[in-house]
Amino acid sequence: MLSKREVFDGVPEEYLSHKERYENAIRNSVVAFSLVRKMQEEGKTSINNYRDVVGGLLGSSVLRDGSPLGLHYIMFMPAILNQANEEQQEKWLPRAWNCSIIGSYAQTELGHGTFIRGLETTATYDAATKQFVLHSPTLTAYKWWPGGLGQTANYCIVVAQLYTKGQCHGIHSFIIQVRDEETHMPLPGIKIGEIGAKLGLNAVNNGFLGFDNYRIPRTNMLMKHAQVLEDGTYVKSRHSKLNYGAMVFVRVVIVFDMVNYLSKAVTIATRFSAVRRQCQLKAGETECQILDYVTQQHKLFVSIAAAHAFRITANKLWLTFNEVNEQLVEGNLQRLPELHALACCLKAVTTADTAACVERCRLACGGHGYMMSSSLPLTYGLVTAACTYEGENTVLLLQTARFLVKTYQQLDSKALTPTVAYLKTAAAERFCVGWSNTTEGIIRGFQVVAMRVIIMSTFNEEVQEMSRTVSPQLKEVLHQLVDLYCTYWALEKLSDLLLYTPISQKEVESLRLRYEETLTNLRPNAVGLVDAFDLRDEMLQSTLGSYDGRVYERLMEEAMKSPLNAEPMLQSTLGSYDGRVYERLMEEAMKSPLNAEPVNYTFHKYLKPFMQGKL
Ligand SMILES: CCCCC/C=C\C/C=C\C/C=C\C/C=C\C/C=C\CC/C=C/C(=O)SCCNC(=O)CCNC(=O)[C@H](O)C(C)(C)COP(=O)(O)OP(=O)(O)OC[C@H]1O[C@@H](n2cnc3c(N)ncnc32)[C@H](O)[C@@H]1OP(=O)(O)O
Ligand SMILES: Cc1cc2nc3c(=O)[nH]c(=O)nc-3n(C[C@H](O)[C@H](O)[C@H](O)COP(=O)(O)OP(=O)(O)OC[C@H]3O[C@@H](n4cnc5c(N)ncnc54)[C@H](O)[C@@H]3O)c2cc1C
Repeated sequence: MLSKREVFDGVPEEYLSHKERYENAIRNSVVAFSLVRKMQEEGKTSINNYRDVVGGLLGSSVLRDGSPLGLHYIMFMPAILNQANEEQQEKWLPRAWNCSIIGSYAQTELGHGTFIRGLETTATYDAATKQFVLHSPTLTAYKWWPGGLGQTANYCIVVAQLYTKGQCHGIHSFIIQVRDEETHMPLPGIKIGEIGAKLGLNAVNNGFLGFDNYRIPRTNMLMKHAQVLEDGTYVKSRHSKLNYGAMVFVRVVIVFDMVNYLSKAVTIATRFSAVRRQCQLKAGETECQILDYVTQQHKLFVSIAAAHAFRITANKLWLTFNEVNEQLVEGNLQRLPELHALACCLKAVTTADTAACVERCRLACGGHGYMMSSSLPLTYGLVTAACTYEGENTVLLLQTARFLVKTYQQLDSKALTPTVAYLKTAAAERFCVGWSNTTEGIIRGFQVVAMRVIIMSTFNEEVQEMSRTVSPQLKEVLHQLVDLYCTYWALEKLSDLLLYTPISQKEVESLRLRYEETLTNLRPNAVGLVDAFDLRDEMLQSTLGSYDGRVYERLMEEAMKSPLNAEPMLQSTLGSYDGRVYERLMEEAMKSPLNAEPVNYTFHKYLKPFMQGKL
């Protein structure tokens, strides 16, 4: 087993090139996951210990910036378990378990991540040949982000709009081979590569994938829930959202992942705070441990408590997940909405809180927390990604809100599921039954807050009709900015205002409404206001922020500059917006510092022996 930071020729990862990072990640991953495979061969695996072992490995110092094989375990295999019928599981799972095939999960596209009903990749059934034809009609239809897809996976689960007999039936999942199992070359009709350097997780080999009328057998549609018969007849699923199951599983697992990262970060910061001596509590005394400062305790101790709270929560969520999935197998879908809302809420809350806590841990270590060797910057990069992937946090919290408002609206007509039963009590008793400074009193207080916020949201949704116009005068807009700034910070610092000013509850409620109104008023001028900063593209240096708004073309252009994309040469239209795509690809390839080897040498040296069970 590699030592915790033994890497490429003994050089710390931070000093490796982009390509060397990838090669190092492949080498460490095949060694690490050979152990997981051995566990499986010796019958020592269950989904629980897989979760802990794989999760432990992915967050470990061996695979400290992720792994090109992570998605294989985290989403490729769970998706087969969750969405393939028995025959398909018999065909694909044994090869996935022993890693003779390596998979990824391709749902997000350049143009769509959140709104999955808007995905553009199509899978059109051809009854004459009993095949699906996969196609990427536009550049924005290209799959973008799937982990391991850049140069590693040879199969993936692809989520596409299913068409049969001229009718669209929405998004469904397909298992698709994207590379030759012997040569690892992309198959004809497949356009594939990696998306380039990221804030973190730079060992994950996130890729892009485009289809050019690529044909797969009908039986490659995952058919546990919905099916397409040989003649093209569509048989729909019992519940339209059963296809979303893979996302629910990962959201549940992410909560465990946050426990790992938060525990690491607060361990580093607390131990350092016991070692670090800085300044004197009393003149003439020896310098004290910074852990003795109340301000330092304020920064760190809540993270220790949070790590334990998240672990307890994660275990409870895992039990709920397994309970509900057993009920789903028996056809009982009653608790699926609650599980979806719980997974959305806890994934969003634990990732956001962990990212904030890890940043506080870094800040608590002063300058040394800014060193890569502290592991705090790297940990921050890992956890902040979790606020985006597997469902962007805002969007998931909106899903939770949707469930809570619906629950409130059905309070008297429907039995409440366990996690929201408190709403009945909060609704039945007088809200303000007094405050007690005990743990139970605080929990009760937050239950009352939750109840009131739900009522306010329901009220806003039902009655709020806001018609607004915005005067084009600059003065007017600047006033709005001042108004926004004031109401934002008043709401942010509400506890102080409630403590030190006579602000009333009614005034707080109207402050909230005014804040939302100001947001809406500013929306039409938002882009104009940032244009007014007059920052040239050369200064921004950002694919997302360029003045002309050609985000996706620039993202793809930058991705093509990655040295890993030079092999193999991409034969691809890649959304030829100016028609010079092939000349451009050849120009870039000639600039690449890499040899145009047909396949990265790591495939033959590490990946292929691993997949053949020879490692
Ligand atoms: C088998 C071996 C396993 C071994 C290993 C096991 C584990 C590994 C161990 C550890 C792993 C370690 C670490 C793991 C940590 C991190 C993971 C690492 C990498 C992550 C890689 C990232 C992958 C991705 O990001 S994949 C792409 C993710 N994308 C998304 O999440 C998209 C987000 N958007 C959506 O989900 C949807 O668009 C939406 C926002 C929910 C809206 O959907 P829509 O259809 O438009 O629905 P609505 O109209 O809003 O609502 C309609 C109706 O549907 C209900 N609904 C919606 N979604 C669901 C759902 N998922 N389930 C159930 N029900 C759902 C919704 O409530 C509403 O219901 P209503 O009408 O009754 O109100
Ligand atoms: C490190 C990493 C790994 C990933 N790995 C994978 C992978 O393996 N496979 C895969 O398929 N995908 C993967 N993804 C993609 C990820 O799932 C998406 O980035 C995520 O779902 C967010 O979608 P988006 O990027 O389109 O952001 P957007 O949805 O465009 O979000 C941009 C902004 O719009 C806001 N917004 C969007 N919709 C709404 C709404 N309805 N209401 C209010 N605000 C809204 C969001 O809150 C956000 O502020 C990965 C992403 C990252 C960062």
